[in-house]
Amino acid sequence: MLVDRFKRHVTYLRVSVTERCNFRCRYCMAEKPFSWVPKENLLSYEELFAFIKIGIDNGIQKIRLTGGEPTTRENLDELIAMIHSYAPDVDIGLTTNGYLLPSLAHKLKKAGLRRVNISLDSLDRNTLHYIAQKDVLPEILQGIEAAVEAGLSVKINSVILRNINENEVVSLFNYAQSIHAQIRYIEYMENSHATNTLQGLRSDEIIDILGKSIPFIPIEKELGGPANLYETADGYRFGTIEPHRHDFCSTCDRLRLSAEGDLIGCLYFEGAKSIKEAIREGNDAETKAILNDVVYNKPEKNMWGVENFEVSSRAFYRTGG
Ligand SMILES: Nc1nc2c(ncn2[C@@H]2O[C@H](COP(=O)(O)OP(=O)(O)OP(=O)(O)O)[C@@H](O)[C@H]2O)c(=O)[nH]1
Ligand SMILES: C[S@@+](CC[C@H](N)C(=O)[O-])C[C@H]1O[C@@H](n2cnc3c(N)ncnc32)[C@H](O)[C@@H]1O
Ligand code: SF4
Ligand code: SF4
Repeated sequence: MLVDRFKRHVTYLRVSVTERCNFRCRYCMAEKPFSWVPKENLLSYEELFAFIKIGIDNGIQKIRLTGGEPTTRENLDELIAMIHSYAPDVDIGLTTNGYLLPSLAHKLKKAGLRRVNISLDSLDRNTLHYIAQKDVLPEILQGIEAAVEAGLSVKINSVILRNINENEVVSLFNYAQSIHAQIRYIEYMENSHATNTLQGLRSDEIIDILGKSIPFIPIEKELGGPANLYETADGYRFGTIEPHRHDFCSTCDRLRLSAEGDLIGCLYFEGAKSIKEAIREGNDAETKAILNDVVYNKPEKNMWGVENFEVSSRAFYRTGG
């Protein structure tokens, strides 16, 4: 069992398989980094799997592959198949921008992927082009369709930005509901890699906008999950992810592994410890000791709160969001 000093149980591992991305979203990787991590510094799939096995043996029940853009790393289905055949009950998910899903969705499902969370910030081609700094709407919509057809459980993630896509809160809701996918509105998390003029909408503003045309009630949050959930009269569920509220952190159950082998206790903070050497030496006892140490010292909460607000310097594309 992995338990931190605040008695939170860590059961969810987010694995970033690459920091690279085919988009340049203004809230995440507004500009191409000065240099990418050289390929030899990345953990191979075998090395990532060696760590994941230790995680599973110590209580990890849910794994999410993310990035950068995870689908840009070749043969992602091989890593999924390795995890799935080792632990068929472990819930394997993917967070993706969806651009490459038209050709990959079936293969990933066949390998053992259950769930896919797809980022979609706008249904207006020009607005999305502005946010992602690439003309991507048709491919993302095809990617979502391919994921649904492949039988994957789909969620939509939308970051709502003032004066950019705030007029699309309702249309994104209607679209997600029409494909039976849960939409989660994510508050923009201020970080130094984003365009510095961006301002996010807070969840109470988003809920106000929705409430003007759609009746719904708050329902109980999933244990450990980041989203506050709501339900409409016809049973459609949607959520808001509100990192600016600290109660979100008090039930945090997650740990992050970067593509380079850094184990990260919290999305907000720079703190991390590398498991690369221990994994490359096949030293399971040392890997386990680093894992326990990072879990034990997991920060209590982020600093995006109202009273203690500071912009994070951690890059989402390196940490995996
Ligand atoms: N601050 C903070 N944000 C998080 C955390 N986990 C996820 N998020 C943000 O929530 C958004 C959605 O995350 P996803 O990658 O879809 O993962 P998830 O919400 O855990 O997915 P489910 O397994 O479907 O609940 C992303 O923008 C993440 O950056 C977290 O631990 N802390
Ligand atoms: C870093 S991305 C990696 C996976 C994939 N490339 C994608 O976009 O879904 C993971 C999630 O982080 C979210 N994200 C990135 N930067 C963010 C920020 N500054 N604030 C809030 N969410 C952010 C994205 O919208 C996405 O849902
Ligand atoms: S949010 Fe995802 S798609 Fe957008 S730049 Fe970051 S990693 Fe790439
Ligand atoms: S900000 Fe840090 S402590 Fe809070 S939920 Fe996210 S990872 Fe957990």
